[in-house]
Amino acid sequence: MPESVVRDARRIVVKVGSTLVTNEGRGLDEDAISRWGRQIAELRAMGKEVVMVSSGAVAEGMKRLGWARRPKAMHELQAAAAVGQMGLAQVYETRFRAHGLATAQVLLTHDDLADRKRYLNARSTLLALLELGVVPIINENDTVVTDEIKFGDNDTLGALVTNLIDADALVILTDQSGLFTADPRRDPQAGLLERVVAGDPVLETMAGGAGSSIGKGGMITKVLAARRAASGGAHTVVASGRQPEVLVRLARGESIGTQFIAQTPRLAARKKWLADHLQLRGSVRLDEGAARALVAGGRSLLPIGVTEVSGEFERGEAVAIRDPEGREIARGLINYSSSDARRIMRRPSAEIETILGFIEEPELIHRDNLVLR
Ligand SMILES: Nc1ncnc2c1ncn2[C@@H]1O[C@H](COP(=O)(O)OP(=O)(O)O)[C@@H](O)[C@H]1O
Ligand SMILES: N[C@@H](CCC(=O)OP(=O)(O)O)C(=O)O
Repeated sequence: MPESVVRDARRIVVKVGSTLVTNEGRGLDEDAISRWGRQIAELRAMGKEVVMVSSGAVAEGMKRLGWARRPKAMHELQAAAAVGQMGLAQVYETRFRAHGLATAQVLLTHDDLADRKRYLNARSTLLALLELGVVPIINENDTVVTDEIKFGDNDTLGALVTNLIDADALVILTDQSGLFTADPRRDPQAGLLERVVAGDPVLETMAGGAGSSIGKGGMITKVLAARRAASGGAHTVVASGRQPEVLVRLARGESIGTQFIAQTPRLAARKKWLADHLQLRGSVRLDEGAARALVAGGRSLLPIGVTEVSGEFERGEAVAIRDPEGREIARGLINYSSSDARRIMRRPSAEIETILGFIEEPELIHRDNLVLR
């Protein structure tokens, strides 16, 4: 169990709510965005990787369109989001650049994470951006979503992104100091909880009721997001975005807001998820050396160690991994379709691009996406 969730984390997702981003609907809070940029630059200097999930598109769009009340009709919400997202992207880009940070806009829908292939694509793109030192700024792709493919709120999106990129911690910045025993707007006696077990059902009863009229989620979606992040092994902090230097102080180990502690270690949680969700679509057979590297060395599977590919499958689907005698030694999510895998098997990863004309990953199956039997 970590002493300090953010200090001990290497990869962090920071989610900021509409209330903060748009100054309670008054318009984009450029100074706040600038302060987050400066702090994220400092976190990066401490060796941490940061991804942001930012709300505020609808609220900012409403402001720009002169609408006083949040519209109910889907197309109006979507129109507002389209207008507001332009402002968000512009301000993040200019304000973060002033602190030496490059940013990238990433808009996701639920389908992007539910579909295996798109899930892997979203994952590789985000990891590539981090590798390049860019800060991804993520929001829901509100303009194209329908009810069925909506995350619905960005707390949920933050948790899904946390699991998608195997982040160690999710930091949710909001307008309250953290999770209180009851809604502090309604109950002045409510007390702040400093450290709780993520997923504890009693927390859900404390966080009842919707949030502000500006945002979407309220505290309940934050409690549920912490539970979801914990199922992937990540811890969550809910803290006030108005606390000076909140991100830097958290990263230095200060206890601010509410820490939601995950009970399962991250890798174990991911592997459990994999083991529970795998529907096998085919198999690959390995040579002696590759089988040893996987079982004894804990390595990824490279195409060079594969001697046979059976079945028809797409990138992102699950396959059985067999030793030279045909015994199943592991299962995993494969980075290449069966036809591509057949073309690159027995070949060094450096040749993948020449053979296929493109390269997804140097590994056929990454060890994080693989469970030994
Ligand atoms: N137990 C609780 N502790 C803290 N805040 C709560 C609680 N229950 C409800 N809330 C409400 O949740 C609101 C935060 O949600 P929301 O307005 O959606 O924020 P954001 O825009 O940051 O996502 C708070 O302003 C508060 O009124
Ligand atoms: N995608 C929406 C996010 C809505 C939302 O979840 O808001 P919040 O509860 O403030 O995080 C937007 O940008 O307006």
